[in-house]
Amino acid sequence: MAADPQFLKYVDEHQDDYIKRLSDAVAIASVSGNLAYVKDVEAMGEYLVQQLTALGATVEKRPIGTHTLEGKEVDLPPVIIGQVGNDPKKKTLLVYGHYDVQPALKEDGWLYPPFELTPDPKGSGKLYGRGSTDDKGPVLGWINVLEAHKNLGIELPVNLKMCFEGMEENGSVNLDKFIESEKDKFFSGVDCMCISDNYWLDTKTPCLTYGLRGINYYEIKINGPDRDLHSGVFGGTVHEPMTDLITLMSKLVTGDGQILIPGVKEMIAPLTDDERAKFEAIHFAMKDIHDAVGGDVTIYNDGVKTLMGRMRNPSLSLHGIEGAFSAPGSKTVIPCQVKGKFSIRLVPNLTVAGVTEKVVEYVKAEFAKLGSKNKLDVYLTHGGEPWLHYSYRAAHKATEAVYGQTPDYTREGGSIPVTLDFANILGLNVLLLPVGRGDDGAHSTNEKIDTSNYINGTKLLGSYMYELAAIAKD
Ligand SMILES: NCC(=O)N[C@@H](Cc1c[nH]cn1)C(=O)O
Ligand SMILES: [Zn+2]
Ligand SMILES: [Zn+2]
Repeated sequence: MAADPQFLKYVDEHQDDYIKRLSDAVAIASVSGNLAYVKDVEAMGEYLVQQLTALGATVEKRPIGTHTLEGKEVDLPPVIIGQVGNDPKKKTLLVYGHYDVQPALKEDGWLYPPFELTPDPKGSGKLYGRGSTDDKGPVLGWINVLEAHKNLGIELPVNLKMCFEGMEENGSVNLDKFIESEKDKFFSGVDCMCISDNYWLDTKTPCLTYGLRGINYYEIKINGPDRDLHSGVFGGTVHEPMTDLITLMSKLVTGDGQILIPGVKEMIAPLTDDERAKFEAIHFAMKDIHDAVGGDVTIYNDGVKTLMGRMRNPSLSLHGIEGAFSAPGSKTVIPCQVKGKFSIRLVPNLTVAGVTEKVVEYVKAEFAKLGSKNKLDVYLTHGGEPWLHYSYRAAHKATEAVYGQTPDYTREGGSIPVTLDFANILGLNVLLLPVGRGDDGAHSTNEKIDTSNYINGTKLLGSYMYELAAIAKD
């Protein structure tokens, strides 16, 4: 069943209102996992509550416990749950999204202030701002759909349940417990689920995503002297924590992406012919990735190898060092305690526990070889398993209706670990339906969403609801 034409027309006619809504949301700097932004994350949750309530949804803000930030115990951002419709004759669709964002500072290299949605002055339609594509744009896409239906006086073709969290960028702490505890309450009666929190592969081809890599995030902590030291006075006399840490971090991965931790490669599921064929069928040119990263810095020159590097193989990335001197200037300090941060993206059959065992064993063995008198700690901060699923008839039809194109079937290199919790705990068929493009720069500087993706994305989410309502259950 095609979407109601009045709905599609309404979306086209209200683009400016929708952009204003995105602008209001981007202005709330809801950076999770950072004490300085706790109030902003809370404000963003409240913003969603206000918006949904005004559109007639039944909304609740649910506390899910506390966590420690910079030594202080604070409330976790609440989960916002909402519902529109409760008709037993209709299917029930659950949508999930997150209202927290990654950190962003203008001085990181943003063209415009990251928390002010800024249209490209050259008129390309790009809307720059932190969270524009990850994940405020897609979340607001659902709110736009609700607004259109309410103002047109059209009933939704499905019952809609919504679950929005504020900790996705920091491991979705306690969300699994919340899903478990609400399994037979808020989440009961859900037929299927849609998550829009990833991206097309290129800038032209809409896609449906049937796989996600998992993620294990680690810290290596080295403690040395009990205070920072002068390198002229103490250099050459003490074991330096940074030296130990850099040595260890240099032993995790090669420059061409090979993971050096013994036992990890051996756990990867063998590639099947069917899997290879799916990668070969994807519309993808090396130019797409060169444009998305801003230059030819790819490990492979081959498209299928590049796609498999992102979707089918594990990868290890070094993210940063806490405690190291990083400001401009030439401070001659020996930092006394440093924490190296890295993560491993997981693919079938790597597990959070299996990989952690190998990582901890290896880092400890390498540290022992250094003969350092400093203290080592290596631990997982958060983990999420990989996920695969393949059956998306309603979304396929909706994509063809909105974009006039057959979608690519992709797997995502990024991770949305809670997908697996929803699928396993609620026994659901989860659809990943991206809204943004491959060059949106999520987590990067100058994150953007194209106006056409935001507006067509709103139509896509709405059209998916109509196709879902009409399709026979599996
Ligand atoms: N759009 C999904 C996304 O960005 N997910 C994050 C999840 C994460 C896990 N730990 C920190 N962030 C990702 O990096 O893939
Ligand atoms: Zn996201
Ligand atoms: Zn993200």
